[in-house]
Amino acid sequence: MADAAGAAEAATVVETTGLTKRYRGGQLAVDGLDLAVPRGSVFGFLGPNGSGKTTTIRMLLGLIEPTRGTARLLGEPMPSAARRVLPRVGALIEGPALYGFLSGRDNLLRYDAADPDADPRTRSARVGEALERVGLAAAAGKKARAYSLGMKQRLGLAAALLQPRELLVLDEPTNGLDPQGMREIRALVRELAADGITVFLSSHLLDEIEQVCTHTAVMHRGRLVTQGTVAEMSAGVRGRLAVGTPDTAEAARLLKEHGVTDVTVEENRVTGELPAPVPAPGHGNAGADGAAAGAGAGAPDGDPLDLADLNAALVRAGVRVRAFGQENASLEDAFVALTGEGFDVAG
Ligand SMILES: Nc1ncnc2c1ncn2[C@@H]1O[C@H](COP(=O)(O)OP(=O)(O)OP(=O)(O)O)[C@@H](O)[C@H]1O
Repeated sequence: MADAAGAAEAATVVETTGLTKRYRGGQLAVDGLDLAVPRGSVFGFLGPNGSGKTTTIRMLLGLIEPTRGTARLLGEPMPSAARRVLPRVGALIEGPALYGFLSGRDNLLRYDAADPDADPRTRSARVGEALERVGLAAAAGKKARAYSLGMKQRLGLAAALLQPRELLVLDEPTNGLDPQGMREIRALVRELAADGITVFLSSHLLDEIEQVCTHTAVMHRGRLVTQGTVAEMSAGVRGRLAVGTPDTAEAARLLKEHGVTDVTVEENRVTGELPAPVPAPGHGNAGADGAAAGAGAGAPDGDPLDLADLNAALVRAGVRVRAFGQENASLEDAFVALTGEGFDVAG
C-alpha cells in the first residue's frame, strides 16, 4: 500500500539514471542521462536538432529499449510497468495520426473507441469535453484535412486528453506551426499546467522554453548540460552592461578603465561584461576587495564596481548617456555560456 501510494504520488514524474542509447549503426544518441522532472512543472527539454531529445522521449515511453541505464515514469520502471503507467500519460509525438476524411469529432471518437478502458456510454461526452478543452468545439464537424497544422496539433492534444492524465509528453509540439499556431499551443500548455498536469515538452526553441516552462534540461550531443528552473538558468549568467550614447569611443574607453571587459561598440551603443557581481545599493560588502579576485576585482582601485558610480563617471567625463543598464541574460546566453557554442539549429 505504502509503495503504491508512493508511486502514485511520486514527486519526480520522470527520473532517469545513466540513461544511454546507442543505435545499431553505432550512433551514441543519448549518453548517461540523469533527468529529474518535478511534478507540477512545465519542463522544457531543450537542445539543438540531433541532440537526443526524441530518442530520450522514445525510451521514456517504452517505445525503444535503452542500451544502458534506467527510466522511471510516475515512479514506476519503464518499460516493464508500461501497461500500468501509460494510461496516466498523454503523449504527442511526431504529429498526430489523423484520418483526413473524418471530422475532428469522428477522429476523436475513433481514438476513444480504440481504448479498451473507455466506457462507450460516456464516449460522446468525453469527446465533446476534449474538443472544448483544446478550443475545437466550433470546428469539430469539419474534416480534419481542412484543419490548419495548428488545429491538427490541437486535435492530437485532444486525443491525448480523452482520459485524465498526470503527465503530458509533447515532442516539439510547435514544430512547423505559424506564430498564431504556436501561441495557441503555448496557451494550451499553460492552461493544462494550471489544471495540475505536469507537461514535459521538447523544443529546439529557446524563447519557447523561456515563455512557457518553469524548468528546463539542456541537451547537447546526447549529454545533459544542465537542468534546473528556467529562472536559475538565466540567473546563472550575468547580463551585459549596455550604454546607449552617441559618444561611443569615450564611453568605451571609460568602461574599460573601470574594469568592464569584452567592450563592444555598435552604433550609438556600447556593451560589455561587468567584472564582478554588482552589489545592491546599500550592500557595501567587503567580499570583492580586489587582489586575487582577478576578474572579480571590479574597479581598478579594488572597490567593487557600482553601477551608479560608473554611470556618474560617464556623465562627469561628458559622455551623453541615453540609456544605461544591465540587460537580462536569456536562456540563449546561458546555453552559450554552458556549452561554449552557439545555439545554431536548422529550422
Ligand atoms: N533510428 C535511428 N538509428 C540511428 N541513429 C539515429 C536513429 N534515430 C536518431 N538517430 C541519431 O541519434 C541522434 C539523436 O537524434 P534524436 O532524434 O534523438 O535527436 P533530437 O534532439 O530529437 O533531434 P530532432 O529534433 O532533429 O529529432 C542523431 O544523431 C540522429 O541522427
